[in-house]
Amino acid sequence: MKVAVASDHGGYNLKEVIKGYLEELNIEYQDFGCHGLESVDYPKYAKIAAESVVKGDCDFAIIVCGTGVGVAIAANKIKGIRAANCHDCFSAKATREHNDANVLTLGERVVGPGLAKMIVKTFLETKFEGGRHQRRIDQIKEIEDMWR
Ligand SMILES: O=C(CO)[C@H](O)[C@H](O)[C@H](O)COP(=O)(O)O
Repeated sequence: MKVAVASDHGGYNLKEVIKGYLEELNIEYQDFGCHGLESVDYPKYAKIAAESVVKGDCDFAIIVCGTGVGVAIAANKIKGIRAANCHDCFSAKATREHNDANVLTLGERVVGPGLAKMIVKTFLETKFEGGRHQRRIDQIKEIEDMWR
C-alpha cells in the first residue's frame, strides 16, 4: 500500500505526525507538501495528493488542513475522488465500508495527534463492503458524469 500525504500550513504539524506513524506501521508514503509553517493555499495540495490516487500512483491520500473541510471540498472536485473528513473512528470505518472513500481528510485544529493516528489506522485497515454500497457508489459516479 502507498499513501499520499499532504497539508497546508494549518495541517503541517499533524501531517508530520502522520508520516511518523505511517513509518511505524511500515506503510509507504509520498509527501506532496507543504514543507513548513509558512502560509500557503490548501487547494493546490489537496489537488496534487488526490490526483495521485486517481492516477493510481497511490492507493489512498491523507490530507490535513486546519479543519479538514477545505481540503475535502477541493479533493472532491476531482473525478473519482471520494474524500471524507473524519474526526472519529466510527466515521473512518463506515466511510471505508460504505463509501469506499479513497481520501481521508483531517483537521489539525480539531483533533489531537493520538486520535488522529487511530483514525488513520482505522481508515487504512478497513475494507469496502461492496454489495448494496456499490450500487450507491455507482449512483455517485452517475452524478459525476452528469455534471462534468
Ligand atoms: O480550509 C480550511 C478551512 O476548512 C482550513 O482549515 C485552512 O487550513 C484554513 O482556512 C487556513 O486558515 P489560516 O487562517 O489562513 O491559517
